[in-house]
Amino acid sequence: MSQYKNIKHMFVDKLHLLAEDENARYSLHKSEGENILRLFFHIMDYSFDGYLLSDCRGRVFYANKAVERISRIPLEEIIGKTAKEMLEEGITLTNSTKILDKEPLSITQKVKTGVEVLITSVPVYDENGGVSFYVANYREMSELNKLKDIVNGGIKKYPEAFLTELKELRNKLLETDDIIVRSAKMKKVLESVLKVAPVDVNVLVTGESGVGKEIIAKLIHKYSSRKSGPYVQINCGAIPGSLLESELFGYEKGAFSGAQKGKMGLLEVANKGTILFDEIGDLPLGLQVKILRAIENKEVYRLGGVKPIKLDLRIIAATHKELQAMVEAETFRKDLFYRLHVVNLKIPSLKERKDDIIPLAYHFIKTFNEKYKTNKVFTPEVCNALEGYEWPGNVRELQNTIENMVIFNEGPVIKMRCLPQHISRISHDKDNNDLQFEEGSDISLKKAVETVEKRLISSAMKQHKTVRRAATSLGVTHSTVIRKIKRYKLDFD
Ligand SMILES: Nc1ncnc2c1ncn2[C@@H]1O[C@H](COP(=O)(O)OP(=O)(O)OP(=O)(O)O)[C@@H](O)[C@H]1O
Repeated sequence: MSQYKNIKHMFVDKLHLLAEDENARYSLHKSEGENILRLFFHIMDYSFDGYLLSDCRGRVFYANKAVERISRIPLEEIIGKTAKEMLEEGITLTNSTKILDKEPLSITQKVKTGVEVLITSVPVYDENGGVSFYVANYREMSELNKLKDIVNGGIKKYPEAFLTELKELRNKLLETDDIIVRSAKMKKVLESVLKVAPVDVNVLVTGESGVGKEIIAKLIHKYSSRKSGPYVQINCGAIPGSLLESELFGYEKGAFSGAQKGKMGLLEVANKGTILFDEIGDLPLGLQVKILRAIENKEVYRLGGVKPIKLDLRIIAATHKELQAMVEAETFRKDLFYRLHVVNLKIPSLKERKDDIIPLAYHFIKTFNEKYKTNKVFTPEVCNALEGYEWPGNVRELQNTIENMVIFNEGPVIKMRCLPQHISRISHDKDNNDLQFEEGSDISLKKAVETVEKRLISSAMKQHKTVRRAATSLGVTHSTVIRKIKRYKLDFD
């Protein structure tokens, strides 16, 4: 017992000591009692849950590795900062200063990578009853919800081993940088992809333009038994019908004037692998028959050829069109439709999975920062605007918007003025619409006051350009305007 007391005292002393040191995590070895602390931090890095220790003013001086895994934010960005500073720098998107309370408290918090975490903070008192430091534990909300599902038997219908394998695969996928999946809807799609990939059936991938159909088709191939075979992709809408036929089926020498040599068709190239027919809805009717025949007979003839070539193919077709409606209108062959439609994966539009917007935005800004050797960041207001927009062009539009902002934004911080007007206008209109209070509506007085304040300050700043003149026109002090600009995260040039 007395030994435990000693360790505890030493630890508390050490914490005070370390709290003064910016590089606390890395300077442990220098001090006395280092073995115990080293062991302690070593153990903490094995913890599945995240732990954060902060001093009595809320400045984080230790975080274990799980915090980085859960938040996807490097520890260097967290350690040494207070909750307020993290909010101001856009590392966190919601205020968490209230966890610096005298009582244990749990809050949920959204961070810049789009992850939502549950933080439970407990104050540790000194001998005089003052708060000495805070211990907070840190868990991802979606993980907690998953645990709840398991406890409630929500996913009992699959055998345990299968579930584990699926989870491992999904984690493996999520670890790779090229596909971002955070929303519940996309996680479901991903689970279907992983279930269908190893089963050698044809798949129809549908969804609006730019939702990521191509990326899903590639995943199916990657997780199929054909993964070491070829993956070939053809855009049926981009090539005129006559050319498309020779591209697909190939031709023999002399098949037409100019064919001095024979050429393999893409169906042949894809043999023993996977072929993606992108924009299958644009395939001319004449070619639909020929492809159907190739699928049914598992063989093709090159143009001008007489010798059948054996084919072993998995076909994935993708379209943003309503193929069923095209079948009814007789512009798409029913028999081909049923051949392709063995399994249908529907990819939801981005506006139906808003939880993916911020993680995708961070993924793209990282990619383009690397590509253009820049180091740009979004303000929290820009993140809100991106999240509030409907993205009719889906992920592709988001990707292009961010690439443009990285290229054209001057300075390292991407502010509202850099957003295309049609996106920033939505966020502005949304603020204004919040002002249309209807009788009996549930808007709180606090929210109403905030909305009016934001609008008045924004318009005064736009009109008068300087804080001092805006403050005079609003009849408040200069510092009141500065405080509110900071609180509402308004940005002005
Ligand atoms: N979940 C995602 N994570 C990362 N990047 C994505 C994701 N979904 C789509 N993208 C990117 O967005 C762009 C558009 O995706 P993709 O080409 O797969 O869409 P599509 O639905 O096939 O579009 P279209 O119907 O126009 O052919 C690509 O650059 C792709 O890499």
